[in-house]
Amino acid sequence: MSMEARKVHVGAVGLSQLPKKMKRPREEVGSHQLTAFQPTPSRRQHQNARQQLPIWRQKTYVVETVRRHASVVLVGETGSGKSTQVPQFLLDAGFCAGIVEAQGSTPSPIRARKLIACTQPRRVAAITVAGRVAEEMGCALGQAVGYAVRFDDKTGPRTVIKYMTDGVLLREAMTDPLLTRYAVIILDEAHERSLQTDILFGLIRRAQRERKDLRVVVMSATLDVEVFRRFFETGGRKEEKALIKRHGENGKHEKGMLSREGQASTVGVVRIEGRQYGVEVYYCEEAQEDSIDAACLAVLQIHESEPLPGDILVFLSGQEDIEALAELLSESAGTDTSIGKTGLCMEICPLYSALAPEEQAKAFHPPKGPAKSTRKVILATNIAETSVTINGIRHVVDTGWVKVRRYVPSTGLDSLKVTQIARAQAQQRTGRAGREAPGKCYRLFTESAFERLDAVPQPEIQRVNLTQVVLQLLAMGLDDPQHFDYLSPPSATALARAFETLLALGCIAEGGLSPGGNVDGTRIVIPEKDDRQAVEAQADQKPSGPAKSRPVITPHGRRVASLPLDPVYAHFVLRASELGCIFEALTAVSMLSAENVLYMPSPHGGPDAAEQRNRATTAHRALAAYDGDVPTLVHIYERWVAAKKGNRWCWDHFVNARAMKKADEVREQLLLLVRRLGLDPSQSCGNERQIFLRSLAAGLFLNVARRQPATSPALGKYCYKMLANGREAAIHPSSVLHARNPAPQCVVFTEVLTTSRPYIRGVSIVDPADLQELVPQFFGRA
Ligand SMILES: Nc1ncnc2c1ncn2[C@@H]1O[C@H](COP(=O)(O)OP(=O)(O)OP(=O)(O)O)[C@@H](O)[C@H]1O
Repeated sequence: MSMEARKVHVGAVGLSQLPKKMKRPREEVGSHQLTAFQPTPSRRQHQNARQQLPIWRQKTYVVETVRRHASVVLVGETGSGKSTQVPQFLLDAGFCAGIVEAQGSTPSPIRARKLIACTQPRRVAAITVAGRVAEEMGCALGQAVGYAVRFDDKTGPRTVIKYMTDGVLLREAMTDPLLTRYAVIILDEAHERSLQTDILFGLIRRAQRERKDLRVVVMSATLDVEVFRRFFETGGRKEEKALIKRHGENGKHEKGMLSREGQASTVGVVRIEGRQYGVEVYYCEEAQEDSIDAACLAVLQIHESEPLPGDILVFLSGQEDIEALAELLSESAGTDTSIGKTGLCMEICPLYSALAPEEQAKAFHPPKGPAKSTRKVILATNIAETSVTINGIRHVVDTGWVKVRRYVPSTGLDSLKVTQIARAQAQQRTGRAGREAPGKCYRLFTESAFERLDAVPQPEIQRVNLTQVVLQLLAMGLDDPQHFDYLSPPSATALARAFETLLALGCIAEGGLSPGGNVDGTRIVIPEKDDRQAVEAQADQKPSGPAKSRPVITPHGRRVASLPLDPVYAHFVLRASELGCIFEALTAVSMLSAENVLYMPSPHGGPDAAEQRNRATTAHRALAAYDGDVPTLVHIYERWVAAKKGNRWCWDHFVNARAMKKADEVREQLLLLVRRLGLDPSQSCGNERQIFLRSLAAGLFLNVARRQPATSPALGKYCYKMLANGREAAIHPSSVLHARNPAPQCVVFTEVLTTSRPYIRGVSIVDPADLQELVPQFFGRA
């Protein structure tokens, strides 16, 4: 639908139209009111606020349950205080040996022996909750309370409460499988069933077999207690059997968690009753055809009829929808003019993961305009769905959609698909209102549609690419990832694909098979579609997966696993090191990790928007490298460094300065890591760009595509056949190689995007002769 068609004229909309169409089935009323955007409260004020939280009344019970049980499942309403309070309760109760200096200013020899970890599936949550708890404890971030997310570690020697993404804890487990640094591990938002959290469940259960002191707390507002209770209880029984076997019936081992009498008590369950503030939930009476139109209407009506404080948080599926709604709202309401009865201004803040951290932070800050007359409208993806508290939010608008990554084993490709949320996610979204005062949630779907939603989201482990996780498990010494302690086992096909990829990259070796797995000795064998389906059906029937003998991690695999990158990119960096251009390869992967490097002004950015966009296009063209998108990224970085990393240069060239800074930080971290591998990160190919292209061929050979006449007119004259799966795609219009004449014969790509048709992005030219020479097991002459 065009933007014009979507335009909503305020005057044409009955102010009460949407609320009338919505019914309110439930109302829960709370009693406390805090003012939004008050200055940073004192510790005493924080202490008072903490005491109002429902979890406060059960502090002793929470602590005792954790003391008495190795594993605890804790369920409590959103906003009841789980994420912020449980780590503090456990710290106060002495779970970390040592004393904490709350102010964190005096240099002292005090050192806590062990830490309390609290994992979050998303970095935004880890960072913001850590900030809140540091405030509550009266210390600076990085002192007693810190956080660690990929490429950003704000912890110090005195940190005792560490908020972290589950991915970071999983990476730590690679070098310390017993997680010896931690006294307690809290797995928050367990209902999300992120890939990393699922693997952590199994690892922690294994670690508990060796470490009787290790406590795990699994938390959420919305989870199936029985599933987790059973999982951790079974772990206890298995563990007991193993210990009895090891020490004999009369062998000594501690009572309690391990004793046979203690079987039933290995898992404690805590239910936190009550919520702090009520949230009224409204549903639409009819299904909405266009969720963006509906969201626009809802926001405008709330804006016109509700007083401040009362910011709005809208949940959408992704960046495109956020941008579309932002434009629609500015067209419909104007963001800087007073409208409606309330006479308030509207300030729109997008919030999605590809946005630079500083941009994301704006959503959490007071509005730029006067607080008394400005309403913030935050347009967010599910990154704001769990654990996050945004000051001032009283209204949540939920479109009911989310974008999920799904790995399609038959194509070997990841695809992002917009799907309906689960009921648990809807509840989490609702919970973002009602954190400082009573709130309202407008669900842009019917109540019966809500009832038909899945109860919980499908575990990520059953829908994503497992290559990295399988390699991590192998690196930890778990030589049989097919029989790991999975809470929900992944499909045999997905595991088989992960092994194939690792074999192809030389990260694992398997008895009797050369690296390449699916190889006939000379080139990739691409099974015909029907054969592929047959192979997959067969693989899915075999619980043990396809491997005939156990795979063994190779020294190369260990090095790949030690870098916090997708194995394909880690492999690329290491191959580049062999070929003499690791310097450029590190730049390339860092730039790839920072999204939206090139800045394109919005078409709705004022009277000179068209001219600005033309200037940006010209500036971007001048930055393009002849050989493709990855060399272009390297070129941009080098120009930026030559310009002393100046913002002025970014401004002049329509480059996103924040994205550059982020890439630079990532690069710094990677430099340290490759040095630890004994590599020299300064080894550069200089002006010999052919060497860099050779490293791209050697590193990304699984992503090779060859030009051929298109079989479908929709793809144009030529298309590119992806060698890994035999599918056809076109070069994405954003690529510097799009419409290149003559079109390159052979390319590697970094991403496949399926919109109206399949596109390859991040495309670079490679020489088929290089592929034959550098990856002979796949591309050698027949
Ligand atoms: N950054 C913040 N600013 C203001 N208040 C906050 C902040 N973080 C937390 N709070 C307050 O603390 C309360 C408890 O937050 P907490 O994140 O611990 O709850 P929770 O039970 O973990 O919720 P959820 O299940 O939604 O993650 C919130 O309802 C809010 O009142």
